[in-house]
Amino acid sequence: MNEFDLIKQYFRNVSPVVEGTTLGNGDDCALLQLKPNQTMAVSVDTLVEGVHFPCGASANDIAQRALRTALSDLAAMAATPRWVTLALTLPQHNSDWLSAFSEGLRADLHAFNCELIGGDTTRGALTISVQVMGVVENYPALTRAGAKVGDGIFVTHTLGNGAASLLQVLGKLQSLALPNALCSELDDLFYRPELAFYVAQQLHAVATSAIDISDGLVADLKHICTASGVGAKVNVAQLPYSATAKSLAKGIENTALNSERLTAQQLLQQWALYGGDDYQLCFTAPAHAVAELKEQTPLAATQIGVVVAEQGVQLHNNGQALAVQHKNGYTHFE
Ligand SMILES: Nc1ncnc2c1ncn2[C@@H]1O[C@H](COP(=O)(O)OP(=O)(O)O)[C@@H](O)[C@H]1O
Ligand SMILES: Cc1ncc(C[n+]2csc(CCOP(=O)(O)OP(=O)(O)O)c2C)c(N)n1
Ligand SMILES: [Mg+2]
Repeated sequence: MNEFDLIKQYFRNVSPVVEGTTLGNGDDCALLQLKPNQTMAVSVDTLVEGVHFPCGASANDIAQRALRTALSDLAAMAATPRWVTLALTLPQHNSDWLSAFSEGLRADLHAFNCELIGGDTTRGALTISVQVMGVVENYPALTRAGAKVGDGIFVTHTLGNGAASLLQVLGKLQSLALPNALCSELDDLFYRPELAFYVAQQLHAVATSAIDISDGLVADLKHICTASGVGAKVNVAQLPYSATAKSLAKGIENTALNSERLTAQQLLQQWALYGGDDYQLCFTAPAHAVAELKEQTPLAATQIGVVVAEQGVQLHNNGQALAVQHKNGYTHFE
């Protein structure tokens, strides 16, 4: 049983539905009606040492990754961050660690203009839970439901940074003796992923659905398909890869690290489709509406496919069918 079946079986229908809930369990955030034209978006995410970041990572880095990966769910709803609560479980009291954590947190709370309004502190294995609350005013929030047959499928910015930077922070690239600049760029991308708030604000009026890519493009796009009752056809030739991921794929291509002997292009494709940790958005919208927006202002979004009636995610490379991997994204239980 994977985590999604587990949630469905044990937590989806355990509570009464109370007044004010516009959208409950099942999307990137829950939506709570505050005023007629104002909704609050709420989400919580947990980072566990050794599962979401490597053991021994710096406290400053952990704080920023915890906040950003949680905020990403607000970006997916086109919400503006406002409030944060922090539940921190620590193996021991270590003032140097706590100072560094607090400094990292302070920097990003300011960068994203949100206030830490509460939390909880306990002793145990290092675990960080960040609850984020944001507001959506004067327009409907984006959700996973709403994709229409014929819509284009888009991703924001680029893909591949998550999987590429994970190799670096796990120490798997040491044998390559990469330039220091590339190593620190990869570290930065892992601990401080660039979020898509700005793009979400630009496209909320035209997008029909959205999700953030935490588990991998295919796995997360499947959630849009399920929630919207549609299917997706993705052309892998259109996937936008980050420049850093491209450099790394080239650097790995002819080394022992590439045990499956994939080409640099195939490595990038694997990272983008199944790697996860990218924290970009996948959204659907009529392609002409996105094109019109792009005529008015630069928009960091690339069309990668189309919404179709046939359920599920299909992949092709400029028309040539490509099998979808059985394990198509990160899951915590299997
Ligand atoms: N233990 C739980 N109890 C209730 N709802 C949960 C639980 N765990 C996850 N969910 C909900 O299930 C959905 C999927 O969770 P998840 O994959 O973690 O979403 P996300 O990728 O947006 O963080 C979300 O709507 C989340 O709020
Ligand atoms: C040390 C380490 N190993 C592996 C990974 C890869 N990884 C762990 S969890 C995850 C998926 C996202 O985490 P999840 O808890 O599912 O986040 P959510 O979907 O709730 O936002 C990925 C790609 C990682 N980030 N760090
Ligand atoms: Mg989550």
